[in-house]
Amino acid sequence: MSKKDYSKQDAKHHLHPFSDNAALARDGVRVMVKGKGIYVYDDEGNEIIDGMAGLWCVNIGYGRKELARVAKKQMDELPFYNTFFKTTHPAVVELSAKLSEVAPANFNHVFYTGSGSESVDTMMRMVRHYWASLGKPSKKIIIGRWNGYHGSTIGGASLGGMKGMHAQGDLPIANVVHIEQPWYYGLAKDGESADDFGIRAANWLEEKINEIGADKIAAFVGEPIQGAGGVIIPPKTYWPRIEEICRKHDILLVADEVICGFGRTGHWFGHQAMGFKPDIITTAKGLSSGYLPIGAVLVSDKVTEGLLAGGEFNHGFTYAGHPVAAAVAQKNLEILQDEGIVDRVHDKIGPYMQKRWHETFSKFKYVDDVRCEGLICGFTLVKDKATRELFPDFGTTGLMCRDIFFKHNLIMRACGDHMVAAPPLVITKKEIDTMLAIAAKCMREFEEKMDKQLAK
Ligand SMILES: Cc1ncc(COP(=O)(O)O)c(CNc2cccc(C(=O)O)c2)c1O
Repeated sequence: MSKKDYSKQDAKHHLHPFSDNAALARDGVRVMVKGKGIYVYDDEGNEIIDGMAGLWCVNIGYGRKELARVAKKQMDELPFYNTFFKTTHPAVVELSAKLSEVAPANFNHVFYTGSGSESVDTMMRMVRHYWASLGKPSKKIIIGRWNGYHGSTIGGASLGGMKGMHAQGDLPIANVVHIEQPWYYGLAKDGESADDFGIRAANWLEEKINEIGADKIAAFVGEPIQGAGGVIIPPKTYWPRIEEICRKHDILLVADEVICGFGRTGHWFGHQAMGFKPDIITTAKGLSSGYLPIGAVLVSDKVTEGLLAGGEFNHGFTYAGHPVAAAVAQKNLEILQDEGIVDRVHDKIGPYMQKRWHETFSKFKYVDDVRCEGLICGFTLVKDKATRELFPDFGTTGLMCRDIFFKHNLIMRACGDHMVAAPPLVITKKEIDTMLAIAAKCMREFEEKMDKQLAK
């Protein structure tokens, strides 16, 4: 098939995720063929800045041959074996030790999956099994947040707070409930400080607990920073208060670090940036930098003790701890460590991005709530900054803006009317300047287009 045909042939047999596939067949797709550093290249030779690191996952950047080499070596030796029936293999033993090394001190056990959704579903079953093992089987309700994202399996999609997903497939499942998200810009009262809002938003959890009864609740689950919900960075008072509430009511606290994990926030884990200590950490994405699918549930010593007391945990996946994926993840973590990538984000590149991100976007009239934490960044498209009036049909404006960026070969993501970026952690200061110069040009084009649209 010639290179030009891929775009045409794609629609004949390929159904894309989170897509209107009829529209996609009409509009066509761009064919990505290569990656290097922060760049991806399409089959027309365009060099594209991947401001989203794929899907928030290519933390070490594209084209790292070391990962391909370890994948081939492992593939040649043992391309697959399972860990179900009293067997293991060197790659998963090594990775488990490495994860225990980079995780907080009280996290020394790992349960493997093939994706973030599978990590979340594993956690959902795990927390219920944990409480049953402790003789409290009624503690099975799991609390998430509206606009949170926890994957696309029936469990993960239920726990997530995306109402459009709930509408497809009769979700959420039983015993999953939600509280409002800690979106200061959109939900604060007039004149309310960020710190006061953070406490008030966290107290929504205690109100829900008091409504349901702590004796029925297994866990509270949240992304340290909501990613797909639009980079919602809570006030610094939020998470410490959430942890205080969970401890007071004996409810497990779960950090969904599928996006925030492995350096994204300038810390190994996002909960360290947000100032709380979870009982379970769900991960995927940056664990392998997306080079191969793998997820992992990091389990604290407290929860491990409960699980071990509970006999057989009747749960697991064929590819749990897959040898090639484990070997690639191991090399990925070694690169993050050996090249000091996480510390570099914290000490140098994160502060630089923070400065340049604000300089670039704050000046535009339809942009507000410009925000960054490490290398997860966002801003909100607003119709009127003075009144914080949003555009109608939340999301339509974001898509228009995103398409302007993509046309100029810069990939950023529209989450509703939030524009977000999460570039590979290896981005340089010069590349940040290049990226933001293109972004500024795109925003000028967006502003002109919006002026005309509003003038009609
Ligand atoms: C916090 C969180 N938890 C779980 C998942 C599910 O992971 P898997 O996709 O590997 O099953 C995610 C995934 N997050 C995700 C996945 C795909 C697209 C986008 C987007 O923002 O466009 C975000 C996530 O961000």
